[in-house]
Amino acid sequence: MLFSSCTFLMSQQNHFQNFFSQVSTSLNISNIFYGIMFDAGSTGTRIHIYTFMQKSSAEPPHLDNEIFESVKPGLSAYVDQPEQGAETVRGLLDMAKQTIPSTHWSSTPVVLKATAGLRLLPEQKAQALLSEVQELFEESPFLVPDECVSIMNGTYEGILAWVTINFLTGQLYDQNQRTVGILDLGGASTQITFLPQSTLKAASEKYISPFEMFNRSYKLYTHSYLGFGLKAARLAILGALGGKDESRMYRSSCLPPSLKAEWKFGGINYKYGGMAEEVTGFQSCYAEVLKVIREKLDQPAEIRSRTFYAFSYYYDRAVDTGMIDGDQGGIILVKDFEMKANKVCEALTETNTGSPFLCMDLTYITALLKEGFGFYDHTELQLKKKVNNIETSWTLGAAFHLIQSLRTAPE
Ligand SMILES: Nc1ncnc2c1ncn2[C@@H]1O[C@H](COP(=O)(O)OP(=O)(O)O)[C@@H](O)[C@H]1O
Ligand SMILES: [Ca+2]
Repeated sequence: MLFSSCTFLMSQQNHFQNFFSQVSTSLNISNIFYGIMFDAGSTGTRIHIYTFMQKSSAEPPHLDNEIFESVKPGLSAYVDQPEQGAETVRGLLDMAKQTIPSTHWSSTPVVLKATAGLRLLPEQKAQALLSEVQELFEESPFLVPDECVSIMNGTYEGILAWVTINFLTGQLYDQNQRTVGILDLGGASTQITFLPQSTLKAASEKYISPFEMFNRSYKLYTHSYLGFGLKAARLAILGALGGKDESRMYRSSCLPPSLKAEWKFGGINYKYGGMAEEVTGFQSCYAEVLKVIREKLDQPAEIRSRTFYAFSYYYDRAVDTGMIDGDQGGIILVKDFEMKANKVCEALTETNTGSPFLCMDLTYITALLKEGFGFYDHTELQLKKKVNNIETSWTLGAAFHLIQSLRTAPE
């Protein structure tokens, strides 16, 4: 298997195996168990408390319920105050204590995986944050798998999100599998993952990852781009990525001409503003955005004819601009993002309401989809935040993967 799953202390491992064998052999009690998965994202920390039911050891666990809560900002904002960062996690963990019956605490694993925000921090600072969280988990009454407070790599992130969506849409169990691809646009990184049906060109082959889930093997195409999340892209477009000069003013034609403001990301304060009215608008903004995207991304041809689910900032910006309903989600075409970007950017000089970054964000999303990944104007995207009332996050895939690795762990 590609991934080294969480390694467990022997006593914990045995404890868990006992727990699972109890689960699968007792017929009369309701076979409920729980899993706590933290998503330490670049813009916020989220807890997902999953309730599973296991009817027999031969069947995959059934997902019964999810409880979800989040806090902002993310752990990376506490780069120089790791204890304070861990306090935000404590608040969420207390919620798990209120939700999960105390009889199940010691058999409920708690895991935190950090994504691009921590990937971008200096290693020592990221480790200091993770150590504080690890300490907090060890003091808690929950089962703490060894090495389960970690920075997840981007490959894992894409694959686990793919597992979540294809589980929730019923594709992982279907005999005639017609899996869907995923597009996740986070604050600091972005992922594209799908199951190829045709041979990929040599340049794309290196992004193939073998993966096993629920007794099936897959060879997924998955590629994570660090620094191409929406907020990191803002900095790249402004020419401020990696910049530490807090006195400098960064300008872009994607921003309202009269704008002068400050924005904090990853613990650094950036000053930013617009340009002269004559150079403001969609065309010049698109040209600026292309500089950070062109020839930077792999373009597997097959994606143009496949179904993709898009979430995170694809979803949020589509909701912000009325393209889809905030609860229901919806289906849009790639060109709908372009039309909306055009409209918002052309109105920059007239109005200054809402987010000053809206024109830049929509233009970036358009360019990323078209010039970055190579989607057609008419490619359809399914925008979903929840499927069957469950968050479309990589965390569910991670919880399944954890359960699977616990069951197959050697005695
Ligand atoms: N549970 C969730 N379900 C759906 N979208 C989420 C969830 N958690 C975060 N998001 C979205 O993720 C985006 C932020 O990405 P984030 O996870 O903070 O960054 P990164 O993945 O780059 O570390 C936002 O659009 C936010 O709405
Ligand atoms: Ca994320």
